[in-house]
Amino acid sequence: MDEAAFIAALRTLPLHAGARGLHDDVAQLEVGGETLILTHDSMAAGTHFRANADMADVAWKLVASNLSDLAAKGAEPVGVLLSYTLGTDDARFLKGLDEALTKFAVPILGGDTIAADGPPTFGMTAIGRATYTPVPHRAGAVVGDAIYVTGPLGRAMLGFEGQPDYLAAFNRPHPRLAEGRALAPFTHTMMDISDGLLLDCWRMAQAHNDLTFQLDRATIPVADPNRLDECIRWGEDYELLFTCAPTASLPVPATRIGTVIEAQHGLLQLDDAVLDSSIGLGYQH
Ligand SMILES: Nc1ncnc2c1ncn2[C@@H]1O[C@H](COP(=O)(O)OP(=O)(O)OP(=O)(O)O)[C@@H](O)[C@H]1O
Ligand SMILES: Cc1ncc(C[n+]2csc(CCOP(=O)(O)O)c2C)c(N)n1
Ligand SMILES: [Mg+2]
Repeated sequence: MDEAAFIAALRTLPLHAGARGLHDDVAQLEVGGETLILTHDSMAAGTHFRANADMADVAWKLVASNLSDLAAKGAEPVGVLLSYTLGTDDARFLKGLDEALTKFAVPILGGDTIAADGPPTFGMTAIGRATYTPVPHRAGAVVGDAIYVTGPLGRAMLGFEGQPDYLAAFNRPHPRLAEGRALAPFTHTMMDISDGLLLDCWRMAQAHNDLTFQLDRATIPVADPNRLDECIRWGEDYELLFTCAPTASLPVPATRIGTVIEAQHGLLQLDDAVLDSSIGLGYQH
């Protein structure tokens, strides 16, 4: 089974109404007049970081990737729970964890610590508080919406390859918390881009009925225009992808990359090319 098949199978099991059908970045829970936002992400050696990676960077990215899902819903972080496997460089992990928690002003709520054989896997649950309701969804776009992205794509890929200017983009990404919060009232849909623009935009389109997301290739901001196809597929840039009314006056910088139109041949179009399968659009486990 691959990731998509497993999540599809989970959707047939008992789901909480706040799980949004497992078609979103987060779950939403109404408690005592507050709207809590919950998300969980994991990182495994060999898959998400190299075996010789600085564990401080790994800890930072574990925090950042979780907070990015909160950012995509305009939520402010409340706290995190950490699942930790002992034995790599625990002191460096703690250092990077401290730096990220301090930088993004989020405290630890708890977690669990184990020892295990084999490559380590780390997990984190982040809990946030919605700053704006209705909480931005992956569905909600209407015909005529403009499609936007908050920043250039491909920076993490170049950093992974070792390009000095982009090392920090890969090792120490910054979740767009302030941007997500500012944008939430303006958006019809919003998500973060963790698995590549094309795949995540395809997923956003899939959350709708009878709409095509049409992207204009020449307008997509990328770190290396000579490698645009890779930059829009690689992932880990943690920029925000959103749609809003084309007339909206946005509170933060973002680049318009397309338009939502009535369903044509497929869910996603890149110029005239119909991308109607998620295969090859981005990173899938
Ligand atoms: N093992 C699992 N158990 C329960 N729900 C899951 C599991 N794996 C994924 N999901 C749910 O499936 C949906 C899509 O998950 P996905 O991991 O694609 O979102 P994401 O966290 O935004 O992306 P990424 O993992 O790339 O950061 C979410 O609602 C998520 O909670
Ligand atoms: C050693 C190593 N090899 C490859 C990659 C690239 N990579 C791994 S997972 C992922 C998408 C996000 O994952 P998820 O959907 O699980 O959040 C990407 C782009 C990496 N980071 N490290
Ligand atoms: Mg996400």
